[in-house]
Amino acid sequence: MNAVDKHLHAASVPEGEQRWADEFAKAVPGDATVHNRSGIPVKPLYTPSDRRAESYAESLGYPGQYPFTRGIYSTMYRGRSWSQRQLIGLGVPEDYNVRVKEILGLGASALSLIPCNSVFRGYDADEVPAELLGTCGTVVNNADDMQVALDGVPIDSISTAMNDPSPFTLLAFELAVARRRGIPWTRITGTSNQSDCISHFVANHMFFRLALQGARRVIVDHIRFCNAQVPHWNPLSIVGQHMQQAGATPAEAMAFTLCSGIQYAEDCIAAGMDPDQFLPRFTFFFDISISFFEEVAKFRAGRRVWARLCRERFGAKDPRSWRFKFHGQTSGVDLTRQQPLNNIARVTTQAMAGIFGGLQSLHTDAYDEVLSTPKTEAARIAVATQNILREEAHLTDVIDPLGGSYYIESLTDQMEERINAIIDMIDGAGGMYQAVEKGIVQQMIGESALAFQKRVDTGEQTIVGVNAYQVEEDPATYPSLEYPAPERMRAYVERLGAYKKNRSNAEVDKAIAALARSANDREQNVFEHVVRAAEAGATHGEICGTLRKELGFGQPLTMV
Ligand SMILES: C[C@H](C(=O)O)C(=O)SCCNC(=O)CCNC(=O)[C@H](O)C(C)(C)COP(=O)(O)OP(=O)(O)OC[C@H]1O[C@@H](n2cnc3c(N)ncnc32)[C@H](O)[C@@H]1OP(=O)(O)O
Repeated sequence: MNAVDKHLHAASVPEGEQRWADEFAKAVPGDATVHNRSGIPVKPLYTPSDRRAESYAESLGYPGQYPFTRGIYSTMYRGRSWSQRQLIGLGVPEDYNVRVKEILGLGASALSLIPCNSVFRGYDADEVPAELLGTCGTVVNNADDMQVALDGVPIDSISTAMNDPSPFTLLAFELAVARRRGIPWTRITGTSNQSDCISHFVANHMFFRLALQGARRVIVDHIRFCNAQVPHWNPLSIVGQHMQQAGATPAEAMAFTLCSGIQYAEDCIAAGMDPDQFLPRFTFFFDISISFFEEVAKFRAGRRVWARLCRERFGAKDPRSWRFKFHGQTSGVDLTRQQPLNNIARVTTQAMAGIFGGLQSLHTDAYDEVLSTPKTEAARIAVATQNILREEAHLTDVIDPLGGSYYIESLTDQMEERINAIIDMIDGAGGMYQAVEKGIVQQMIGESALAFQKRVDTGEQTIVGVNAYQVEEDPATYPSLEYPAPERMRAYVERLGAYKKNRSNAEVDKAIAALARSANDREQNVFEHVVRAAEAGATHGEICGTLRKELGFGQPLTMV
């Protein structure tokens, strides 16, 4: 059946529609059905007959009202813009501090900190080869470093997202800084980015810090601690970005992410926690690809599915628990090394999809991000893109402006069906931990990645500058940030050595011993001891090393 026949599949077709279909078929005789990245057939026209037979209130409703398809707040961007949250991470803490102030000066309204790869792996700077330091994030190893990184940044009024998997030492350092500055922890807002340990084992490959089941224990303690002591902090950011960048289709990425959300919620419930306490602080983070309409539908469907899960499956009663809050990052894998300035157009399209999808926080990639840590000018354009979309193009004047489009609503319904089918499948496999340990999720992502690559290789999917519209270019002219000066890194490592010598090592030893004991005692909260160790002066490597010993070292999941 071709696209037009499918369109007319409905039992009774209005006369005008039949006439259109005939004219279309005559004018475009070979019209092959096209499919979006999620495999959903895309027809040339959508009409009222494409909507599911559900009432408006049941499936769409109003912004700020269940099931939140049209947005989680009644005012959405008319009440408050999304957070302009650019990822920043380079060099030593002093370099980070300069860049963060620049970005805030340009209009960013929130910040995030990307640590150096050595930090991601759970080591201190003096444990890894010096040439690896500071090239893809900031070296932050203790509370003193965090104090320098955040110098002059009002952490009691600006939200800070720390890219930091379990055991969340960067938040612990930030809390130590807050105490030094006399800021109550109840005023600290932000998010533990990358706290979703499942996503690391599936796709992000930042699993080195702790074994999966060890990380599973710590995340529940982390959520409990933050809910009680840092109540405006989001301890969980459930990540679809890694899976989609690894090749999952948008529908799969949304579905798997929600499955991880289900798993974390069920672990918290099993630990005796109240859904109405922890769910309002569950948050999500997604990739936004250039497949514009599909992305808009993905977010609208995800919002609806999550609201229903929270109310019906977890039994949450407070409407704040049903809200699907998410950060979006324009997809790096859609960007190309070739003709790098074209990436500005790609990022703009992706950002529009995220905004029309109703996101709460947005990172727009710099056009040179595909080549290196962004240069200052590229970072400025990325921030300006958000300002232009909001204030020049007025994308935010109307809430959910694509709502009611026959196409968008039909696509949202179909996305929802696909997402629910995958959730059923993962439930059948015993939940997300088991599905990942069996390799089911990775297998599906691998197959989707291969299918997409085939579309690119055959030219079915155009990538401008890569498989079409190429031009002669000299790669030597591509922009690239210089490596951090080796002497700066050497000075940093020396400073770290002096820090380790001069602090109160007796206090550190005591705190580290208590941390180790907490890991073996289910009655204690491991994250509370991470915070105590950070305040006592322990370093990132020491905290991670202790827990690695007690809870196991993260290993790749091998599939049979
Ligand atoms: C690539 C790289 C890698 O792989 O390494 C990465 O992962 S990068 C990883 C990148 N990931 C991230 O950066 C994740 C960032 N995530 C977040 O910032 C969060 O999880 C977020 C998505 C919920 C956004 O948090 P946020 O603080 O910026 O914004 P919120 O949406 O929570 O809004 C702040 C406060 O304003 C309120 N608020 C907002 N808008 C409205 C409105 N229209 N009406 C009424 N209230 C509103 C919210 O309820 C909230 O208050 P209240 O709090 O009282 O409810």
